[in-house]
Amino acid sequence: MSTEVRQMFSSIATRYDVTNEVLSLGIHRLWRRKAVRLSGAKSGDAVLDCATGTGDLALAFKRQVGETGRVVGTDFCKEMLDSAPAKAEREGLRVEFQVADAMALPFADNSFDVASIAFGIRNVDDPVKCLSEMARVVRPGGRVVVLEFGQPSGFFGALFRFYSKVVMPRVGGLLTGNRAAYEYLPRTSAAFPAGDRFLALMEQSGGYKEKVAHPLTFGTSYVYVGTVR
Ligand SMILES: C[S@@+](CC[C@H](N)C(=O)[O-])C[C@H]1O[C@@H](n2cnc3c(N)ncnc32)[C@H](O)[C@@H]1O
Repeated sequence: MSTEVRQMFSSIATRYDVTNEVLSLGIHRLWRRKAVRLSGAKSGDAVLDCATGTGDLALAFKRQVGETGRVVGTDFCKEMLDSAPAKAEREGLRVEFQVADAMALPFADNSFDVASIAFGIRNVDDPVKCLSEMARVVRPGGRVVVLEFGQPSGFFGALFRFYSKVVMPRVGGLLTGNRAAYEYLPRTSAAFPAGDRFLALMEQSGGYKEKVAHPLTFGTSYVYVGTVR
């Protein structure tokens, strides 16, 4: 499974940012800012962004923690990471990027104040293992922040399902040449535990003493915040 996921992201890597911008209508920027705010990260903190892809959330954290803070972005797909250092440099931000699997993080226990993962946990083979790894590398009392799609209900939910199942694959396919990747997105989002069911996964991982789910944009996405034991 993970080999196919890596190959899929590798095939869309160079078009990922523009497609993200178009398909989310720019809203992903607001969601990332909210995730950073809810993480409680402050100036001088050390932050790990797992499955960072092209690095947008890592850059948002770097703006928050400032010169004295340390931000590391990791991903298991080298092609997704390729554009990240140049993006950081354009903004004059110093962020470290390295290849790593979110289920086996190459960092010692308690190395970070905050760890995050945006639209990545749905793609890992074992989300509970990933949640316990993220808790392991964060100090007790630090936070783990997960940004992931939800399953909105009611009229907005119907609209969102139409958009994600009909519009996204067509537009994503046109922009990247890989329609299957943008069919994978709504399929996996619809099946992935959201809200309280995601908090249950956090509980199962054993790493968190407090867990809160914050719905965004009518439940289209969630920011989950866990305080590490
Ligand atoms: C939808 S992209 C999200 C990228 C970025 N976090 C963002 O918000 O734009 C999902 C990313 O998860 C990465 N990924 C999936 N499984 C992973 C794993 N087990 N370890 C590390 N990265 C993984 C993929 O390579 C891809 O870059």
